[in-house]
Amino acid sequence: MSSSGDIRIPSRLPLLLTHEGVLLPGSTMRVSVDTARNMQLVRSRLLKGTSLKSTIIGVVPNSRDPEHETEELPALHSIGTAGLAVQVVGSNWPKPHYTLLITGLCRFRVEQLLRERPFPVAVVQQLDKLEQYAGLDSGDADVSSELGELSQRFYEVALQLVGMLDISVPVVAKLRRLLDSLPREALPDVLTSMIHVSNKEKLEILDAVSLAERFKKVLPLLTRQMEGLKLLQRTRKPRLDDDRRIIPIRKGGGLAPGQLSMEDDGEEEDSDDTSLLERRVRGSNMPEAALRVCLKELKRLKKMPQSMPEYALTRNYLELMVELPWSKSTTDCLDIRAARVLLDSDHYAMEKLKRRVLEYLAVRQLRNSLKGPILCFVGPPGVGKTSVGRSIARTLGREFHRIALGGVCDQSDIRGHRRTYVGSMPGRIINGLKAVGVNNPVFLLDEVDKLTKSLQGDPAAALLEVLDPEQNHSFTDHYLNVPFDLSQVLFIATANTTATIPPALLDRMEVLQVPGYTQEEKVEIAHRHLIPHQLEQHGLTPQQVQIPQDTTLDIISRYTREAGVRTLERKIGAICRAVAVKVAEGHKATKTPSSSSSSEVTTAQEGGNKGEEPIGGSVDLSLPPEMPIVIDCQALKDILGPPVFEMEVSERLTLPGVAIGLAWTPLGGEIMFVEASRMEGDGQLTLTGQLGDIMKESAHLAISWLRTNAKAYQLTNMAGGPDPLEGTDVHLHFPAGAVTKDGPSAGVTIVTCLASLFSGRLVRSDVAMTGEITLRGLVLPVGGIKDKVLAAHRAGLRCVILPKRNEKDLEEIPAHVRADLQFVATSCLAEVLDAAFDGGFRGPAPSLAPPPVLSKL
Ligand SMILES: Nc1ncnc2c1ncn2[C@@H]1O[C@H](COP(=O)(O)OP(=O)(O)OP(=O)(O)O)[C@@H](O)[C@H]1O
Repeated sequence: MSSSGDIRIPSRLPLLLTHEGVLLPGSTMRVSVDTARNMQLVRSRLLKGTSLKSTIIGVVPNSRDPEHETEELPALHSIGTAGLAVQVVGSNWPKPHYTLLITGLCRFRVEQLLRERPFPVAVVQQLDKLEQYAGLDSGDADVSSELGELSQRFYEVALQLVGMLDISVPVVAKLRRLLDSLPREALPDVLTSMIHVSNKEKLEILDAVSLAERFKKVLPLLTRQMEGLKLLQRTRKPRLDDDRRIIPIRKGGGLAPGQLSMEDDGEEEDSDDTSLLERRVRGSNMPEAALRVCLKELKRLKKMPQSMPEYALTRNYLELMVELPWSKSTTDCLDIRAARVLLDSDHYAMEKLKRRVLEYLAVRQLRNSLKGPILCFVGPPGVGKTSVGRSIARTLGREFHRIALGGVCDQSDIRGHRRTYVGSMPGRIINGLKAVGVNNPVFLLDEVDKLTKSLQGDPAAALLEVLDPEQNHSFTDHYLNVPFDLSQVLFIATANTTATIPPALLDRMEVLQVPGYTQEEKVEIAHRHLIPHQLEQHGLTPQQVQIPQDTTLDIISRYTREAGVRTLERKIGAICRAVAVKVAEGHKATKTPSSSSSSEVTTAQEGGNKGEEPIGGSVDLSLPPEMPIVIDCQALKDILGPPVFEMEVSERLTLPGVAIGLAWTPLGGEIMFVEASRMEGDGQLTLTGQLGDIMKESAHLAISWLRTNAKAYQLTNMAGGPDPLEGTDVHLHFPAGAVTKDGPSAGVTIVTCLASLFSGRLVRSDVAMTGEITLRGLVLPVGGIKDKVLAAHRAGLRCVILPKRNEKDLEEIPAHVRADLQFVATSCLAEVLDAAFDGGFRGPAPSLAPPPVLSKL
């Protein structure tokens, strides 16, 4: 699209005769070359020539059909366009041919044909010379003013037309950019090559050597094109959702006011839509920086056709920006006394946690600020961590939003994707804010311990910024790309264990342990909260179903084994469903006329009273059930099936070489059996049950200590020798082999188990123990005492052996549990063994060989 003014073409040009299309100066055309003459020209001039000059050829329109090309050269058109062959592509299929890409430089007149074969060559006269058009400021004032006016009018119409063309077509976009800088005299040719005109019309433009004539000839073509476009827009108007290829005319930007009337109604609606968005952007109260970005995006949006994929992206972005609660917040209504009542009424037990939460809220109320550590509730599943978080939001009168972080391994889950990505979206924090619609909600970051690292970055690192009160006032989501103030958000985190929380994250949080519940607490929680909740969920009333405390205790001890109450709630749900069926059937039965006899109903109820078929059996369905339906042991079995967990503890301790340890897992405390056996061998120790290194070391320590003290305790090998390992292999197994176990706290249990094996004496079946050991036989403190003691209590054990230095932890244990259990605090292994065996361990064994294997029952 350059002016031809500075171009000098050679005076002799090889001629390419085109039979389709007319090349005009300033435009580029693809020409298919397959006639003999043209092929020759390409081969000998374009493919062999090396200079720039050799790539300039004369393109002359030829109306004769190439199929009928004859030896004789047709009469040549007198005007042609000198063109630069910028690309030559050859192909042999379907027949040998070339495709040329030629850019038109300037017009020429054929003066004299020099030769015809193998391709025509002619002496030419260059026509489009800048000097010639410099008539705009030439001496002839009339000509110059007429040309000036013409060119100005032409420019205005051109501007209007270009505004209507589809900007997504690259050449249109380029033209729009260059329109102002292009010399006016180049415009007629350039625009003619872009609009719909016939070859004949193009030929006329080519022949219009005088500039004024060219302006005059092209003007009606432009007007015709605009009319056509307008008509097209009008016919498309009813299909508003259509991809409109016509872009709206730019507002402002040099157009005369009258020209705005060219916008049709469809465009008005479109711009209405964007101006509505603009109004929303301006009214959304967003900070200065965000507003600036939005306005910039709006400006881009206005210039984009809707068919562009970026249009939808930009629109979505702006919609999100408008919807975000930049300055919308709820008013805190914190009354500590009311908060206490609410927390107590929502949750039974968990006193320590509730106390700390109240302290936290009280400080926030007094300081009127949220800066401070983030609370992190750590405990087994189903102990009410999430539900305490929800209660906190309620006490504050704030919106609540839970962000599940379990399994999140991509940084952009927290911080969003940059908008350059296909399918990019904001992170969970910004999404959460959009969902709650206020900027001061309570966000519960659930399961922070389950965050994992991956190739997509470390989500925990992204959370650091979110949780740091010093930084989170300008949290920048990649998608938004402008800071959002998170300082008003109250974050609470939950986790099952602190072990897998990244240290930097843990450092920003105050950990509050939420231990598991005792059986009695579970019974209370069930009756105060879970049963009423489940009844409501199933549309039942206490008048229809009653679950006595004994039944609840039965569910807890025989159908669940958990630290929390989630399975318990599920089991209660199962009971409610079964009852709901009965009640619904009863309703139907009472409505049928056949059951109208009251005496019959009474008889049926009496049958029910006997408890023969309380619920699951074959009750006569035509009769209404007795109300309330009481869930007794039999009904429980019918609904839930046979008990899942039986008291198997004493059954498993009928042989020497078995002891019960206490383990702590993220799911709460557990009792753990340790089994040992010995066989003839050469002193090997085999350990099975997926043990970690620390546990393996504990086993070696235990063996060494027993060998050292074998004499004192009269421990012998299989042959009765003084070294327990001489000629003997020992195998230690920790059942539940699929679960990895580690930690030092099984030390005392291993020693006790081996002492039982080597001495042939049975360990007390009602004793569980925990404690780390040293080579010298000392017992060191361990963690998780409360959960471990609760697990022992759950399992129905009577005595717990624990390290002396853990005695202080017993205070946390509810009084009734403490009352049920006997605690033996030990500081050395001798004390442990004394407590673990009936009658102590020092005294001689009642009978050593052969060991009478008696049940302790
Ligand atoms: N002390 C309690 N008082 C009343 N209801 C409770 C108590 N503890 C737990 N619940 C109930 O137990 C159910 C499970 O609690 P929740 O979902 O809060 O457990 P969680 O500790 O968050 O578990 P997870 O770690 O698996 O997320 C809820 O219905 C909750 O109301």
